[in-house]
Amino acid sequence: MMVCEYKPGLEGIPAAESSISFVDGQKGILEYRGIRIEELASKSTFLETAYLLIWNELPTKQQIAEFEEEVKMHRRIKYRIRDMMKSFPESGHPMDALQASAAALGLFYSRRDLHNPVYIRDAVVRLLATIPTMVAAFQLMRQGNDPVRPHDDLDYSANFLYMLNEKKPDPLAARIFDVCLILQAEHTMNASTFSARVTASTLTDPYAVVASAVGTLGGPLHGGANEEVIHMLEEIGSVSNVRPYIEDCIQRKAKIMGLGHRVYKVKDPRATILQDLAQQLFAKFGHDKYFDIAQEVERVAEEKLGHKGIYPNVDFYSGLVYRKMGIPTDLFTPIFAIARVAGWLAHWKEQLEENRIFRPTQVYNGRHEVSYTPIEQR
Ligand SMILES: CC(=O)SCCNC(=O)CCNC(=O)[C@H](O)C(C)(C)COP(=O)(O)OP(=O)(O)OC[C@H]1O[C@@H](n2cnc3c(N)ncnc32)[C@H](O)[C@@H]1OP(=O)(O)O
Ligand SMILES: O=C([O-])CC(=O)C(=O)O
Repeated sequence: MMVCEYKPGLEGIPAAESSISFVDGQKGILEYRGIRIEELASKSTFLETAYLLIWNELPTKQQIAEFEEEVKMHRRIKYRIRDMMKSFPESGHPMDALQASAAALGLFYSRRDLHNPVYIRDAVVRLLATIPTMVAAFQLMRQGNDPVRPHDDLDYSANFLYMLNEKKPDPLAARIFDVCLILQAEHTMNASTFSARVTASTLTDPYAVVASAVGTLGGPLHGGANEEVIHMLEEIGSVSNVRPYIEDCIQRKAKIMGLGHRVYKVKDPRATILQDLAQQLFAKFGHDKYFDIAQEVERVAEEKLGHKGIYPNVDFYSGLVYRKMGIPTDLFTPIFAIARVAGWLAHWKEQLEENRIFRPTQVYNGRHEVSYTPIEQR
C-alpha cells in the first residue's frame, strides 16, 4: 500500500474523480460542467443550472419545462413535517432546523433504490422543491405565524421570496436572488460536499446525505461565514474604523470573515459577480453603508494580506445582497444550502455511479501497551 504524508485538512489530496465542476484558484476561474460561472450567471436559471450539474447536460426546452413543473408540484411540505418544525425552539438557528427537517424527510421515504434512475430523480425533485419551503416555513413559524403556501404562478426563486414575505417579489430582486443560487450551487470538493460524498458512500439515503452536508455547511469557516461577515461589518460600524479593525485582527491572528480560500489565491469570481449584483440592487432600492465598509475591508485586506493570496470569497458580498432584500441575517446560510443542494445531489449521483466506501487512514500518535489502572489508584 502506498504511504502518503499526512496533510492537515487534506490540502491538495484528491478525494474523488469528478466532472461536475472545476476551479482554477490562481486564475480565478470556476466552471460547472465546463461552462464558465459568469456565463451561467448571465444566461441561466437556478433550476436549469441544477439540471446541468446533476444530469451533465443543459436541458432541452421540453426537459426543463417538465423538470420545472415537477419541482413546482412537489413544493408543499407534509403537515407532519410542518408540525414537527412548529415544535422547534424559535431561538434555534435556522440551519439546525433545516438539518433536522431534511433528515426527517427520510422518515417518509425510507425505501432505498439507489440504482434506479426514477428513484434518483424523485429524490432530486423532492429535495430541491421542499428545502426552500422548509426554510421559509421555519422563518414564519418562529415569528408565531402560519407558513405561506407555495404560489403556483411563481418560479423557484420568486416563490421562495414570496413564501418569506407573503408578497410577490420585485422582478429584479427575484432574478438577482436566482443568480445568487446559481453562484452558490456547486464548488468542487468543499467541506460540505466532501461530507455529502462520505455519507453517500455508505449507501444511505439522499436525505441523510443532504442532512449531513447541511450540518457541515453551517460552520463559520464554510457557508456560515456569510452571516459572520454582516456581524463583522456591523461591529466595524464605519469606513474609518476599517483599518484599525483589520490591523487588530492581523495582530491577534484572528480570521477576517469572508476572506481567504483553500483554493483561490485571487478574488473569487463569484465575489466579483455578487459585488455587482449588490450594486444593481442599491441602484433600485437605495444604498447600504455596509457596502462601503465592505469595500474598504477588501482594499485594506489586499494591502495587508494580498501577498498571502487572501481575497474576498463567495461569502463576502452575498449577505449584502440578501440584506438589501430584507432577509434576516441568520437565513443567509440556509439560503446557501438551498443552492448547494444542487451540487450535493450531483455529487451523490456521481458517487453512486462508481462507489467505494470512504475509509481513509490516520497517523496514530497515541500510546501502546498501557496497563489498566484500577479506579482507586488514579
Ligand atoms: C463557502 C466557503 O466556504 S468560502 C470560505 C468561508 N470562510 C471564511 O470566510 C472564513 C475566513 N477564512 C478562513 O478561515 C480560511 O481562509 C479558510 C477556512 C477559508 C481556508 O483555510 P485554509 O486553507 O486552511 O487556510 P489557513 O487557515 O491555513 O490560512 C493560511 C494563512 O492565511 C491566513 N488567513 C487565511 N484566511 C484568513 C482570513 N480570513 N483572515 C486573515 N488571515 C487569514 C492564515 O492566518 C494563515 O496565515 P499564516 O500562514 O501566516 O499562518
Ligand atoms: O470550495 C470551498 O472550499 C468553499 C467554497 O468556496 C464553496 O463551498 O463554495
